[in-house]
Amino acid sequence: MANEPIIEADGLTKRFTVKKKTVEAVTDLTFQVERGALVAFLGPNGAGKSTSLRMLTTLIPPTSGAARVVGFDILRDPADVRARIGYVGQLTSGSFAQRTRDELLSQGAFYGLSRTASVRRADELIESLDLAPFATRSVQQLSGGQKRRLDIALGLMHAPPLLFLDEPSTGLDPQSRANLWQHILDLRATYGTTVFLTTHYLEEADRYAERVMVMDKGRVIADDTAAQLKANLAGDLLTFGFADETDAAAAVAVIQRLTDREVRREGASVILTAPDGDALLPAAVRTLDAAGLSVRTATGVPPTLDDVFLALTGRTLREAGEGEPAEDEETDAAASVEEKTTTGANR
Ligand SMILES: Nc1ncnc2c1ncn2[C@@H]1O[C@H](COP(=O)(O)OP(=O)(O)OP(=O)(O)O)[C@@H](O)[C@H]1O
Repeated sequence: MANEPIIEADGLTKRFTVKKKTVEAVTDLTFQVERGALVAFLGPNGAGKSTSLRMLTTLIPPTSGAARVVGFDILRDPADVRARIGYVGQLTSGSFAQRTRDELLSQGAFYGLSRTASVRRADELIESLDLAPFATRSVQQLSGGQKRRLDIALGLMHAPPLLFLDEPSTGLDPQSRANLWQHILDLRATYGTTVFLTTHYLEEADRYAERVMVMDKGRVIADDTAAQLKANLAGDLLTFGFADETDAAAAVAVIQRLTDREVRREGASVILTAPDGDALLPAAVRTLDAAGLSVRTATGVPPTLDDVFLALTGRTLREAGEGEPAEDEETDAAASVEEKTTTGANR
């Protein structure tokens, strides 16, 4: 059991019916997550990230497919799954009138913790998530970043081995985002919690996640470490500058002999992307020099995950998100009601 993946999804698919039209939000989602991992689900608006999370957390049933989460089947044993996971959705605790610490104690009671256990856990989380200065303040008075930290504390009151976070840092300023991430990393180091989160912030997925699953139009289109994704799918952008277009045209032929990537000229510059840019850049400069072509400038820019997304889909993440329709209405009323109830109680 200990070596069993903490998440095993097998062909999860979710379709919604909106105004008699079918929207396939998630198609054939199949993956596993090992215990202790930090996985980011990255994709533009409408890619299907939240829907995937909502299925894995038993908030909505899949149209087809299956999944085991913390050893339990999401359809057959939803209560067992819920008892062992923390879920922090996109809604924040912002409107609660209770004080921060009392909010945590209520959550403890909701999970069936004894008063003593609740107090101990609440104080522990207040400490780890840096909430002590606001513990007796009403939740409404907290800043966006403080509320988000409280949300995470609420999701961790019952010490779940697995925490799902849906866009934890959206809407926060860069400093609060960095601070929140530090807390997520610290929690993981302290409690060994497996963290599975969604984000559309490329830099966050790149910097903090050990594994990045890229989602687009309901499908996972890449799944690896950020470094591997960038090396395999994008590559460094190399640019060489010359005195004039004639030199640049001659340089294209020289550089092309060093790589099987496409080398192209733009004005007096030569441009290419290559996975081994660090080695290719000086080698190309030496070869060009030996060929009597004087290089005026040479730059290498490492790729971003946006370059990966572009290489995979032909669109940048920003463009992909902009194409999304506005809010759709769900016609699956039962699923909708179920989610509201659970999220309301679970916060
Ligand atoms: N309850 C629903 N009823 C109808 N359609 C829905 C519902 N929830 C999601 N969808 C549709 O399913 C698709 C995937 O949505 P989802 O919210 O999972 O994407 P996302 O990647 O989480 O986006 P975001 O980053 O904006 O949260 C979208 O086309 C969305 O409009």
